[in-house]
Amino acid sequence: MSTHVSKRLAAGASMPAPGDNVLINTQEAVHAALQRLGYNDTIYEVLKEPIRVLTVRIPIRMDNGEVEVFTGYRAQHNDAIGPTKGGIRFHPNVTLDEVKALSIWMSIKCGIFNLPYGGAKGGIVCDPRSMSIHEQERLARGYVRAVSQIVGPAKDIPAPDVYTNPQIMAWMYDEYSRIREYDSPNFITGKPLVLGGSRGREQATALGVCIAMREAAKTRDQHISDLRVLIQGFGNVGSNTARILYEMGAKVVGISDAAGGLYDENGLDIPKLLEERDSFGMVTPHYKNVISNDEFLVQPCDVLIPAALENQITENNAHDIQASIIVEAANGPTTPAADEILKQRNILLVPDVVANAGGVTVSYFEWVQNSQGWYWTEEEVNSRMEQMMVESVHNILKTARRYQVSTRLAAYMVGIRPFAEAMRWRGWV
Ligand SMILES: NC(=O)C1=CN([C@@H]2O[C@H](COP(=O)(O)OP(=O)(O)OC[C@H]3O[C@@H](n4cnc5c(N)ncnc54)[C@H](O)[C@@H]3O)[C@@H](O)[C@H]2O)C=CC1
Ligand SMILES: O=C(O)CCC(=O)C(=O)O
Repeated sequence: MSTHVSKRLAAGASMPAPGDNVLINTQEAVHAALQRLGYNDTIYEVLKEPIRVLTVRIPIRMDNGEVEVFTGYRAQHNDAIGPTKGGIRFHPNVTLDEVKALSIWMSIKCGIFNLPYGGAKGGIVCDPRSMSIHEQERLARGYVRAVSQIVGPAKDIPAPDVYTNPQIMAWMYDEYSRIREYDSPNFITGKPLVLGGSRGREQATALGVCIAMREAAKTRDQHISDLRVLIQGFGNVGSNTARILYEMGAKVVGISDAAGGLYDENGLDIPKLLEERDSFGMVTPHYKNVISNDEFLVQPCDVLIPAALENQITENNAHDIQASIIVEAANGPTTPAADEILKQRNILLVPDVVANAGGVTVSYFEWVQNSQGWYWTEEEVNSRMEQMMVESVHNILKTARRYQVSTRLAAYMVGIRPFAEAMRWRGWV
């Protein structure tokens, strides 16, 4: 067992509880969607797992001179439509099943938004919060060297996810360009602006979440400025969502991070919290009146926006959630058992594969801009993304009504269909 794994077990990392395995849950959702659309089980056989998964072991010399060996993954779900695309996560609890599920969710998002990609995802089992900047750089570069044969601008295009950021994208871009011996900005998205990043990418996921929330609220005759919002997670997505909603006039009554949450029924001082937040999305250590994450999720509000990790809304808290609208900014925050409860309670759910797809949509714009060497204004980026988000949210709500299914199943139906059709045209199934 590597030093790294033993540290992780010592830190109390746990196995998923039965029913919380995100891969099994995702496979069931894909199966249900394909069945509802009338596709046969051969198509499911192909789509239930990624077509390609690479597990890598990355030896890194740490600052103390010792070598630590990290495990990383890259899962590519399906490339019938085009190259695959999706973020890279640095987190101590990354598992292969999680990365596979995340790659399937990426496909569904690309299908809903008509992006010319299939889904992919990468992850490294590590805790960047306890690594120096130099160790993070060596790990980022080591990962690119390890997966370089299966990634590339026309194969698989990575991007940021939990605990990765434009700096890590920049090192990865640099490493890939050195390996290929030509400059390859379209290998990776979410880069700093000066290295070919797109205007608007940093806040794109959050802006998309806010647009999705606005559109969902409209269907219940509510306006953003009437709504009290609770946001779990204060990283890239959570903090930008809080900022944009605050600027749009919503009352952000709660925010949380990995250490707990802050709640104020009169609304929090979001600009102050944004100033205090660190690069890993932590802000609550500055405060004394911190509530636990379990208490946080059931505080009074109109809209709940989970923007942290998977399996946060479960059968244990779904009955007590007070929101009437949930907009899933995180990937996979709700378990299937909780989904059922939310549906029975008539809570309007905007699923992750729609709500957080503003990020990959603007990543697509970044890849297009890099390929053309022609850069767009922020207004162009935002308005194109907004149009696609508005259409996608209403398409999912309309599909749910038409087929009398949950919004989650409707989203899977819309998102998986292009893959089934592309595979048929190619003669794979
Ligand atoms: N960054 C992006 O463009 C996209 C991100 N997402 C998803 O959004 C979610 C958040 O991602 P980012 O904001 O990029 O990550 P990040 O690394 O910037 O921030 C993560 C935040 O979650 C908090 N957190 C961690 N564990 C927590 C826990 N147990 N309870 C409450 N908070 C906790 C952290 O303290 C931090 O505030 C993830 O599910 C990610 O997959 C989805 C689409 C695109
Ligand atoms: O920007 C991208 O390409 C992917 C973002 C991502 O990882 C996600 O949507 O979960």
